[in-house]
Amino acid sequence: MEREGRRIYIFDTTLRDGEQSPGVSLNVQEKLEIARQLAKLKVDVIEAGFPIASPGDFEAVKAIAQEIEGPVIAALARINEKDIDRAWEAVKYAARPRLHVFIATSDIHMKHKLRMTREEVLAAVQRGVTYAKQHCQDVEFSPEDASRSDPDFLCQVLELAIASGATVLNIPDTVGYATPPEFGRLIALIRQRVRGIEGVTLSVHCHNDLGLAVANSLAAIENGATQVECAVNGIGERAGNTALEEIVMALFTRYDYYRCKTGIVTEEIYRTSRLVSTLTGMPVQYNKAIVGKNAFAHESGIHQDGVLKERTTYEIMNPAMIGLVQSNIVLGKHSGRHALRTRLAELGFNLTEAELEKAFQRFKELADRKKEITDRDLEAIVEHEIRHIPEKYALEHLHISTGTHVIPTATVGLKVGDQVWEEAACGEGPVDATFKAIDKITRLPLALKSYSLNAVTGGKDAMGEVTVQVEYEGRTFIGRGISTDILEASARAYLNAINKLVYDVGEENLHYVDEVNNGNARTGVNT
Ligand SMILES: CC(=O)SCCNC(=O)CCNC(=O)[C@H](O)C(C)(C)COP(=O)(O)OP(=O)(O)OC[C@H]1O[C@@H](n2cnc3c(N)ncnc32)[C@H](O)[C@@H]1OP(=O)(O)O
Ligand SMILES: CC(C)C(=O)C(=O)O
Ligand SMILES: [Mg+2]
Repeated sequence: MEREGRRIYIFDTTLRDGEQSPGVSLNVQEKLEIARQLAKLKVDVIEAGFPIASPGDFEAVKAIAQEIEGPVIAALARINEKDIDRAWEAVKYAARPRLHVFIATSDIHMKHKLRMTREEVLAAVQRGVTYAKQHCQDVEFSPEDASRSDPDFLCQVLELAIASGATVLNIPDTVGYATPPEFGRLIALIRQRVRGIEGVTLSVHCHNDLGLAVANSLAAIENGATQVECAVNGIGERAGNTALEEIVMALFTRYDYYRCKTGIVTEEIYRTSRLVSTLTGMPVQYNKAIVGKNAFAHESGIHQDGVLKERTTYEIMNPAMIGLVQSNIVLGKHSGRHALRTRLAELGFNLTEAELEKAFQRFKELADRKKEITDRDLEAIVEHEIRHIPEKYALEHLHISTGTHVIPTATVGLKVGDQVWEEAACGEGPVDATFKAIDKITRLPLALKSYSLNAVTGGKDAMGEVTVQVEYEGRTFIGRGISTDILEASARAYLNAINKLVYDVGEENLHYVDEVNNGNARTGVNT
């Protein structure tokens, strides 16, 4: 049934504010892959990055602008000519480009951070928006820290931005300070007071420091905002941004109340969430609304009884609406390619023949060790084994000797081109020994910043998923590996991070350490 009602535009900032999450660093290929998925999800705007921030960000915005069709592609810039020029250089290739310029308007930011007076900020807004408009028809302006700004001054700034050519005014609750009634009132006030507001899109950008980002965005919608800025899984600076999946499903499920609709293909939500989690290395908390592992799980008897009798007793959303599909195909060691292809297609993965063959090999290896292969196992296989950057180092073999009264020792064989290189090392534990043996082969000066292990599914034969963060010359790289053997998963995760590093930095730019004393080039957490 086609819904009537006000259209709310979804501006996705996963690749810009989302990437500002501590520890997250995506390369150009990863950003492109997320952007392709965001286009399938049918977001209205993709904020692809902040081009002045780094050459990598510049290249990612440019690649997304060149390739992605459908959504508006936005690039962020501070309100100065250098930033705007750089942003335009990258985003100009898009069919529908947008320049997003910002400057803070709260007294605290102007005084301490910008060291500018109100008059200077007003002049910068006029100059910056006018300059951006000379490049691009579509200019979004954000008064950073709007919710802590003097409302009179804020309205003055917004009016000036419209007069200078802004097409979108975005009101950020930059530090997640506002409460829903207060933020709603601010949006109402802006709609009442700012001349020309009816001719532009009114947007909001909320942060989650008090866990109120979604509530504040909904309050803004109730008071007339028509664009919401959000990020998949709610990632972003500090406690993150408004979660895309939550705002979209709140509007969808409570259409009876909000009478608003989005253009989002909700069935793509779960896949998008998994992809962003995999590529950013940021796990989704189990009890996260909509996309958490427990979001549709019923544990207690009374609930289970209710759901069995009538699903809607305890489920306000149908899991199929976000793309969580049940199947009656049980996959195991006796399944063939047809069944695998069908199930993967049901899960939304349409693989090429070569990818399917690779997935099938990994699936069979796993089925030898595991009785039943679950959807999460399949997703993990596709996410880890199929979507990956070129592998300079591939795990050939791993032998570990460990126990309560022995020094853990690892022997690792890595395939490099058509040769196999082998090294052995001792360590504090078996994982440490494995990483040291790998370090001896790669001779890269790495620091291990974090290591985490999760079970992908339940049971004794669950697959372990290891995520590592390694630092190389000040840059962080995230690697993930899966296996029913957690030591193998650890080795795969470490190699995944190294392969990303080699791909991103470029082999010709790598610096090696001459002598790796039992792998001691690596520093960091003990594993
Ligand atoms: C609320 C937000 O999310 S804003 C977006 C935040 N994102 C980022 O910061 C992306 C990553 N950032 C970076 O890579 C770097 O900070 C860069 C490349 C953008 C700038 O680096 P640097 O030039 O070394 O400046 P640095 O980050 O140390 O300081 C920021 C400068 O920008 C100024 N500034 C901050 N916001 C603005 C603005 N909107 N317009 C103009 N100037 C601004 C600050 O006052 C400071 O100026 P100063 O050097 O004269 O004191
Ligand atoms: C750049 C702006 C919109 C921002 O991210 C914020 O204020 O939080
Ligand atoms: Mg922000």
